[in-house]
Amino acid sequence: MAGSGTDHLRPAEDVVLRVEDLVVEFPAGRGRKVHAVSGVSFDVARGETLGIVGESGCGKSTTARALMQLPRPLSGSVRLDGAELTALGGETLRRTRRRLQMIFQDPISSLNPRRKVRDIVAEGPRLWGLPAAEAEKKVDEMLTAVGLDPGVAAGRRPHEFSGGQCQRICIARALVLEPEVVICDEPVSALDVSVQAQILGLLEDLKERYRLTLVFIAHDLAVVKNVSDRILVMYLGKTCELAPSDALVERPAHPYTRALLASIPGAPVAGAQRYERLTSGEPPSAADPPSGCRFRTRCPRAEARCAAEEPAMRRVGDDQWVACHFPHV
Ligand SMILES: Nc1ncnc2c1ncn2[C@@H]1O[C@H](COP(=O)(O)OP(=O)(O)OP(=O)(O)O)[C@@H](O)[C@H]1O
Repeated sequence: MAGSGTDHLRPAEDVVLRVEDLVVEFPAGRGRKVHAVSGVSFDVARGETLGIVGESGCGKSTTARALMQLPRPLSGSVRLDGAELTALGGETLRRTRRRLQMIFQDPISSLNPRRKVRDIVAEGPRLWGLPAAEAEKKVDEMLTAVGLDPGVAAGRRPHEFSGGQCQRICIARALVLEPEVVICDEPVSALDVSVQAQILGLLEDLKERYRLTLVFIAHDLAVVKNVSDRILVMYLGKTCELAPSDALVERPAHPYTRALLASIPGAPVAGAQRYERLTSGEPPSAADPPSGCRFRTRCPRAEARCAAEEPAMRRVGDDQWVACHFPHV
């Protein structure tokens, strides 16, 4: 299958999160379905930041939610430290899922406007049975860690904060539960550019301090390349390319990766202006994806084989994998 196969997964020892052949579909009426995620596999090593990038609608958020089992994937495997999340239910799933936390795109709407910051951040620890005094202490510690003064911030409500400050509160709410893996779904896309850099810097600091593993999802490759150790490029529910960030940026092998690099404004990647851009504006519908390689209808290199046969992931460099019949190698 295009963009699938699992040869590119690494030995289990260092891997904290391992996702195999993940499939998520949604009903689309009249018996049709949206093929949102169609056989995606990746792993994330402890302490690593894996970036997931692709245009809007390529299945990034659905992948993120499927990791949390919200909703459960149609098929595939999601293992956290070896525990198969797709097989867990009830209390065991709840307990295991605590070790995976998410941060979302729109911090303001993801905070309850009626509650004070103290209660928002303390909610998780309280649900987990932490005595009130200890929960308070943890809240103060986390608010300080995200750069807010607990004495000032804890008693206020979300509307009294800027977007960047609200994202700091969301980060505190996620980290107070001491997760191993934090899934950041477009965490800075809704913020002003100057604030974006501050939040990215904060995530980097917190990652070191709390030894976190991050999955960092964004449509903007310029942002993803700066924070990720490796990057997974998605297109219409499939993986196109998976590589260390430097290799992906310096030697992109998939025509789609090259098109994404070419579209970064301000040309921050040397040579990327020369890469061919996409041949048409909109991706096809995920309810009716093209046969063979899903990217072929917009690909400058497509040939007859691309319609007939799905490309499997294959190695094109040290730890660089691509799902393309005609990669740039
Ligand atoms: N609940 C749903 N019901 C039906 N279709 C859905 C649902 N959620 C997502 N989809 C569809 O699944 C596909 C993948 O969407 P998803 O939101 O995961 O993409 P994305 O890459 O995260 O895009 P964005 O950045 O715009 O959120 C899209 O075609 C989307 O329309």
